[in-house]
Amino acid sequence: MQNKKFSPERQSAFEARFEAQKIAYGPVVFQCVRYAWKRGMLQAIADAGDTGLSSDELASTGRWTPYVLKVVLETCLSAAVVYLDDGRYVLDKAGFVVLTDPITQVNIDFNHDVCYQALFSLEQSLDAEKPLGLKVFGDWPTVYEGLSQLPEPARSSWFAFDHYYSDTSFPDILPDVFATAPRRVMDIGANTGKFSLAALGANPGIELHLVDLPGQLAVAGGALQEAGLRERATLHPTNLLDPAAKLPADMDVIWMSQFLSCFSEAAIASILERAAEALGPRGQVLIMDTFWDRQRYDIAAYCLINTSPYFNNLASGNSKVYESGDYVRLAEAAGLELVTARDNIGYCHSLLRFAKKAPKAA
Ligand SMILES: C[S@@+](CC[C@H](N)C(=O)[O-])C[C@H]1O[C@@H](n2cnc3c(N)ncnc32)[C@H](O)[C@@H]1O
Repeated sequence: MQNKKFSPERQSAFEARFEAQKIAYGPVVFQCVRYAWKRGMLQAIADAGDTGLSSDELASTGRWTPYVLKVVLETCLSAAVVYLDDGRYVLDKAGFVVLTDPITQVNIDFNHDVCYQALFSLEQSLDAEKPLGLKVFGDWPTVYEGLSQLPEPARSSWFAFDHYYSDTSFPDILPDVFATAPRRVMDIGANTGKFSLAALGANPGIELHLVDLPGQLAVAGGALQEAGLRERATLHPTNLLDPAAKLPADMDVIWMSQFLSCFSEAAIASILERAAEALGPRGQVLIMDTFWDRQRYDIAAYCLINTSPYFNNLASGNSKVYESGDYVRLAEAAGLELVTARDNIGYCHSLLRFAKKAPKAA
């Protein structure tokens, strides 16, 4: 059993009350800081450096009324995004991060454009274990059927969030993927084909089998065509939630990146069983995912844990960001054993390598 605590040592009751108010006002602070970023207030204040700008100076630009400046910047002040120095607003450190850090911006856009409105239904989604928040975008059983049709800006923010996390890890893991000199590689949950493109480009000796829902594979097929790599790839449109849907056999490497977190434990168990069946004699299953229990820094664990409500409310209703032990347990039940685990890949990925369990000697 693991121990984990996010509160600081010897936190006083008074400090805890302040933390509780930050929770109570979290949505308000989020919206105001986002407004200050998107509408250029933070940039204007940053441009003024340590001298900062008074409310009157900001209003004199004609971009914001004195009233709007007061409402928005006082909230930013309370959130340590700006500070007041002799009546002049100066950018504080958290404001600098909001203004310059791509991952913070990707997270804000994802939470606003994809999650925010839908989160109003979280209570019902949790009770039903169904993605009831998805109705704000369309009538799909899970977000994955609707991905290619999501309205903007939700679609762009969803893909930016998904790609930002995995893109930074793909170059780093290719040596792991090729470590056993595979010939037949299967990318399950291939999405827009980013991993498949990277693998095919880096290794002329492999063939790729892409598995995903039809809508996603159409996009991936186009990307492969454009890159001149289509002949070395086979597309397998498959809904893996159908337990009868088989996977193509005789694979040397089965690659799943940020894929199993889309499913319930029962579905993961079934997918891993089919993956184990699809392995060739010396084949391995490589799972790259974001496990909140394997993070070096609490900041990453915090972001990952707080992505799970999206999985409930919008993605599938019964999936989440898992602990690594959950996958290991389900893989073992599917006849696989953990060979290696490597952490600190990209922002927050770990790579779990599994092989088929050796048959017990008679
Ligand atoms: C979070 S994305 C990960 C994409 C990519 N592997 C990466 O690392 O960026 C999950 C992918 O799983 C696919 N997927 C979700 N449910 C599926 C299902 N029932 N059958 C097949 N693919 C599914 C989605 O379409 C999507 O492409």
